[in-house]
Amino acid sequence: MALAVDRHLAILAGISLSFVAVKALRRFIKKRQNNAPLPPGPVPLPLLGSVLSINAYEPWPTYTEWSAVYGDLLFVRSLDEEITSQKPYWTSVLVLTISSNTRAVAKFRPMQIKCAREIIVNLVDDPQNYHDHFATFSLSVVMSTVYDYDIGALDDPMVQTVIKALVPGLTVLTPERALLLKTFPFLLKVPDWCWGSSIKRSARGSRERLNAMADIPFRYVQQHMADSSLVAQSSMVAENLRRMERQEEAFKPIFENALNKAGTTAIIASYETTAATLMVFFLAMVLYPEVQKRAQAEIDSVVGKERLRTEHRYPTSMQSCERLGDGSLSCLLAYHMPLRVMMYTMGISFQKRYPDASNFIPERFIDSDGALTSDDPAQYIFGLGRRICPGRYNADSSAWAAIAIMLATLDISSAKDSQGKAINFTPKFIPGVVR
Ligand code: HEM
Repeated sequence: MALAVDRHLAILAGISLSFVAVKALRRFIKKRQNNAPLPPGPVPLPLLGSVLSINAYEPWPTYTEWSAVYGDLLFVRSLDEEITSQKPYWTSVLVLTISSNTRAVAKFRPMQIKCAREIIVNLVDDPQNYHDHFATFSLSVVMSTVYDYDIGALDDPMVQTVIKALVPGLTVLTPERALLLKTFPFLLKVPDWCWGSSIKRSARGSRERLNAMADIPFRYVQQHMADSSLVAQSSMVAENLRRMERQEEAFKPIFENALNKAGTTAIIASYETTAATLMVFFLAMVLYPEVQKRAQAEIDSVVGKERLRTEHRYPTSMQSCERLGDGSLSCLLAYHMPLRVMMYTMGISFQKRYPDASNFIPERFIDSDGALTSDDPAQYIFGLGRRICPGRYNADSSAWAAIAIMLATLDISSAKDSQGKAINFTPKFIPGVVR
């Protein structure tokens, strides 16, 4: 009997021991896995991490120095690691709601061409304020896509609401400044008279203007949908409001709020990016007149001088981002990557891909047979992975329409003085979400 009990005990003990051993082994393996080293990087200060080493207005020299010392993949610690590892929830809603593929974008093409033609009219009437015309173009395209709102004129009240909300905010809202606010949220609470309160005051004003910018066009769509005499709208907001009708009542307010914010995100994300692209295009045309002539000659040879083509075939060589040529992301596997991965686009283009990157050399992208090479910057300038820019096809196609139509109809050159001599200028870039 005693022998039997002992045997039972031994079996039980054996099972328990095996259980403990398996658990320990699992923990050991997990620990080993988590013990993979972090990528190299600057030594962080206690509590602050490396946040003070980054100049919020001009962060890239620091990134460039770090990459020279630590290599292509580096780890930077900041105080609020947990928070910054996530983008706000509501931006991700847009990924679901903008149909981001080339076929979906085709339906917007006639609208993009119409908006591009308006740039020409505006530029001919008022060449000095070219930036305003690019901003109007970028807003016309996105307001039409998101709200089906047709911008009438430069002083359109809806445009004014958006510009009032965006312009003061965007010049101060760099990702590094946003990080500063998240890291030191008390900056939003300091009294108005206190040093450092300007950031809070500008944030407060921005919030009110941003709310107006979100609500006014959103209500416009709702009102137009309620008016059954109007043709069904196909904007992002209208399509999703229709989809919302099939949802349970309890979810509707949450969904509506998210959709409202997603609309604003699209405006913010497209306004400066598209306008900045066209500004840089103008700069390149003024600084490189011989490139402009070649581009015009090519357009003339395809469409002739007499007509403006409305149906166009633009190269859509955008491919999956995983095909990024320099393979820099494959090395992530060797490291423990606990947090968010930021891609340093300027480093990829300036340091890795293009020698003499500050010079505008379109031939970089053309092979000896005159065809486009497979090197398409659209593979990485719109980000990578799940949070890649959902407006990328729209952006690519609208910038193409604007650039092709401007080249086909205008000569772009420096302003002239009273003697007809070109005025010299030094190009200057300003900080913001896009520089
Ligand atoms: C030349 C124009 C544009 C450029 C260069 C550009 C570039 C980018 C980049 C680099 C990101 C960040 C991706 C990442 O974090 O990995 C982004 C995000 C985003 N873009 Fe664009 N973009 C442009 C135009 C547009 C347009 C026209 C729209 C909307 C119609 C748009 C909507 C968005 C949104 C909503 C996000 C946030 C996505 C998310 O966080 O999930 N963008 N864009």
